[in-house]
Amino acid sequence: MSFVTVENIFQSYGRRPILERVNLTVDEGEFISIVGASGCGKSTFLRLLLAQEQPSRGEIRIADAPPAAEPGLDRGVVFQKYSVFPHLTVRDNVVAGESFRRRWGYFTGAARRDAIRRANETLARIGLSNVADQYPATLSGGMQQRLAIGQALAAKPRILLLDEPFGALDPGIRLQMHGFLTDLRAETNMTVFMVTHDLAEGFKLGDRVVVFDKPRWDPTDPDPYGATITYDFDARDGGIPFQRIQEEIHAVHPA
Ligand SMILES: Nc1ncnc2c1ncn2[C@@H]1O[C@H](COP(=O)(O)OP(=O)(O)OP(=O)(O)O)[C@@H](O)[C@H]1O
Repeated sequence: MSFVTVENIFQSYGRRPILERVNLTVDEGEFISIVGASGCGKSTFLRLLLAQEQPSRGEIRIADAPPAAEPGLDRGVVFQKYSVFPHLTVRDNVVAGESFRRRWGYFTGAARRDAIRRANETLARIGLSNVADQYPATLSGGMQQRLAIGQALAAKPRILLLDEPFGALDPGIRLQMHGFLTDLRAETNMTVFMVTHDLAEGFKLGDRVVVFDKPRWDPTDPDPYGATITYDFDARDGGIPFQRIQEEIHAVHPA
């Protein structure tokens, strides 16, 4: 049974359809890269996975249950703009990453000491132990983004959602981050969804690359149709063993 099931999702804002007939099944541990034209609904799709929004139609199931609407321990998220807290030290940012996802909000006493120990482990894993007591503003862009990922990982999520996480980094740092993410995946069985504008990055890191696009297009009004998954590439084995056009997407379905 698949770990994440997306079944016939439609999402509209007002009368404007953004996504339509989105279907996807993902096994636990798979890395899904998401590419597509600007504004076609990739971030919207991530917000649906986070349950920050409810779909207009259709259903998402994670481990055979609807995703919880409140921030949970099962999903971590990292955006392009560093989502770290500037007034907290690097270590406290990681502690906060775990504590803010819990209902009671923050740790005290022994729970805090345990959280600090776990934060130190996370910092070692992301290579930031030596700057644990510094504030984020003193770190480079790559280090800040590593911290943002460490913060998201602090709660040991089963799913990591990355929205153009490396978009603001220069090419050298980006390469380092690719190595970092690849190592992390080797250590955990996280399922990852990563939105990227860089196709090469998508194929390099992803097991699968899914493409969001509008299969139907009205030149007189570009907005009446939403985007869907038009391609689902298998990127494993260092190449593209197959590319499967999802024929059913192009078939006319009753509304
Ligand atoms: N809350 C909202 N209310 C109304 N429209 C929205 C809302 N959120 C997103 N949109 C619109 O939905 C469309 C899809 O936005 P989204 O950010 O998901 O696209 P995207 O593919 O991630 O774009 P980009 O690649 O540029 O980040 C955009 O036209 C955006 O303006």
